[in-house]
Amino acid sequence: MAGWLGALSKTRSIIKQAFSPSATEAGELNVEELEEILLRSDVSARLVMDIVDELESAPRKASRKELLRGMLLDALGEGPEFAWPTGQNAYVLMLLGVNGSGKTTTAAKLAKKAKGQGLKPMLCGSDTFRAAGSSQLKLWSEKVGCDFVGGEMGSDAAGVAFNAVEAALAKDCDVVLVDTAGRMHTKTPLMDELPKMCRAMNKRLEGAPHDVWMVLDASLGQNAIIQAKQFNEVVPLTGIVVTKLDGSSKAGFLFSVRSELNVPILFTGLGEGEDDLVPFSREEFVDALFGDANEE
Ligand SMILES: Nc1nc2c(ncn2[C@@H]2O[C@H](COP(=O)(O)OP(=O)(O)OP(=O)(O)O)[C@@H](O)[C@H]2O)c(=O)[nH]1
Repeated sequence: MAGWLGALSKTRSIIKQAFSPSATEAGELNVEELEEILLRSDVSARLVMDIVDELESAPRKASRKELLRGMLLDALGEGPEFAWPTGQNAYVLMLLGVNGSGKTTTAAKLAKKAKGQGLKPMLCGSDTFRAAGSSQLKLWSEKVGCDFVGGEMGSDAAGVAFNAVEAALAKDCDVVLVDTAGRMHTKTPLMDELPKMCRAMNKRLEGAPHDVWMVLDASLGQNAIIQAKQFNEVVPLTGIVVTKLDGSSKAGFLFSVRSELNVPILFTGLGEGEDDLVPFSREEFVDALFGDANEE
């Protein structure tokens, strides 16, 4: 399984330059150089400006590295930590996002986690646009060893979601993970399908879906936030999963997710393997990016 350090190696290789001997003055960060490096790793311009202002106005004795760490942790915001809700009929979690962001893989990884905690998960494949829309998820359900409900191509995705909730209640499933078809945030008819799906699930089980998480592809950097904003307007998001952190050189955009969306990052995908989904930890993230980078 890829760890934080390995997964962040691309962004880290950019940030490491901020700690190189040429970029440091008496072991401290050179603000001008840092500014450029943060922008290159896709930290938002607004946050970079705030960081630069704070570092430049800090008392001479203050450690710039410590100040930087504190500001980045603040930008990420605290918690909450995710725990599977129990004591309700079935906890329904819907995953959405643009094409290929990693929804299906994330749904499967989450099902495995739920099962590992002694819960009975169900995977619901509601991609009825493509011929084999939910076949990948069905394969995953066999691998994980959990129930599956899918829909035929051309059928109503809201109906599939309704059926999944109904089947989950009949089979006493604890968790229903609803994988949705990938859609571009700009395609209105497809986006309109999402609230319809929510209404259908809520009709069968009041309160469902209990959570709606957007799966963001880290390689898109700041563009992922633009997409998330549009999804958030159509269906209020309650959490973010960032996939493909391994391989992205733009992990700096994570620092503006909270301020731009006010939605917490809950999990991060650090690889393609079924266990490569880890709860997001702001300390681990910041330390993997900046910690000891000058000592390598
Ligand atoms: N490296 C890496 N690859 C990932 C990660 N998560 C998903 N992938 C890969 O990304 C590709 C797309 O993943 P899917 O889960 O099929 O994406 P999707 O959002 O369901 O795709 P559509 O249903 O077509 O919209 C697959 O090859 C996955 O193995 C991750 O965290 N890291």
